[in-house]
Amino acid sequence: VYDAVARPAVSSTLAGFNASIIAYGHTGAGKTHTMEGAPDGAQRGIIPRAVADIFEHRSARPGARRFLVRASYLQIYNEVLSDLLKPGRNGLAIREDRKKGLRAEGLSEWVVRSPQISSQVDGLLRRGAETRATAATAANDASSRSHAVFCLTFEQSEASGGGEACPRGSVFRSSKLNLVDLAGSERLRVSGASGQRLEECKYINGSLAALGNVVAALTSGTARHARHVPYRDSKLTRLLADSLGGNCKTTMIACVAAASMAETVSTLKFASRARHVHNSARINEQIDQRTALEAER
Ligand SMILES: Nc1ncnc2c1ncn2[C@@H]1O[C@H](COP(=O)(O)OP(=O)(O)OP(=O)(O)O)[C@@H](O)[C@H]1O
Repeated sequence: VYDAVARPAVSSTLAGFNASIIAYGHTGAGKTHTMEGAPDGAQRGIIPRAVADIFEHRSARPGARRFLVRASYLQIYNEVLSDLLKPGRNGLAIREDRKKGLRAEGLSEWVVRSPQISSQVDGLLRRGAETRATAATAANDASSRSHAVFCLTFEQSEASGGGEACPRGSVFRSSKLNLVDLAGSERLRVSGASGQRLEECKYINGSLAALGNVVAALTSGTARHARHVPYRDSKLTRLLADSLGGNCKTTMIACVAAASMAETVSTLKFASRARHVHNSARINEQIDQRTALEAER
């Protein structure tokens, strides 16, 4: 799975595109297993593999002048955004930044450096997992009750070759890679959830329905300028608006478990619809700009 879908997304991010990988599927189908997996060995998930790939790429390109990677990790639980790496930092607002796109205001960002990268990211994932809302449900002993977004942002600069289109100087690229582990949909009639689990379930199903409506609007056949896309109907779709129909190369991984026929059919229907969403990704690049990165020198 990593080689087929995640490696190309990582390469795109390093070339200056924004990319997202979103794990979708019903509860217990294997989304967290796909994104995080076990810390070591063959069962490692997409996040640790992506991080290892990024720093391998970096060491293979010694010409690059600057290469800065920051990690952040948030969850959306019952429509409240929280920083998974700063427990207690809850209720973050989503803001649109002209340069950085959509982001959660006040979310902590952690610089990750090559030599200790694997242990650093494992540490961040562990810390996030301890804070993330999980609970035992009928379908999964450790069910994620929130949507989680692990985000790596990149700032790179290197010397440009010169010429009319690209004058001699520095080329600065900024990009981000969103690694999204959605909470799983659950049929209330089947799961028999009650109390807090029922409340969570309503929020999860509500935000996944909003995601479905956004995908439906984007694939409705109506001309792009004439259609209304209901991004604002949930925090999830608002935060991921760039990934859904915007400046981003997005991959959705549909997770299914053979034991649940109706859920599998519903996930595959959603996935085949989502395949028709068209994004318009571009390299985020500036030439000879002074940046925070340069100021750090
Ligand atoms: N491909 C797989 N190989 C081995 N074990 C798996 C695989 N996929 C899932 N599992 C196991 O199945 C269980 C449920 O998987 P996981 O927690 O990843 O589901 P999920 O889709 O994230 O569920 P939820 O939406 O409830 O959080 C876990 O114990 C996980 O380790």
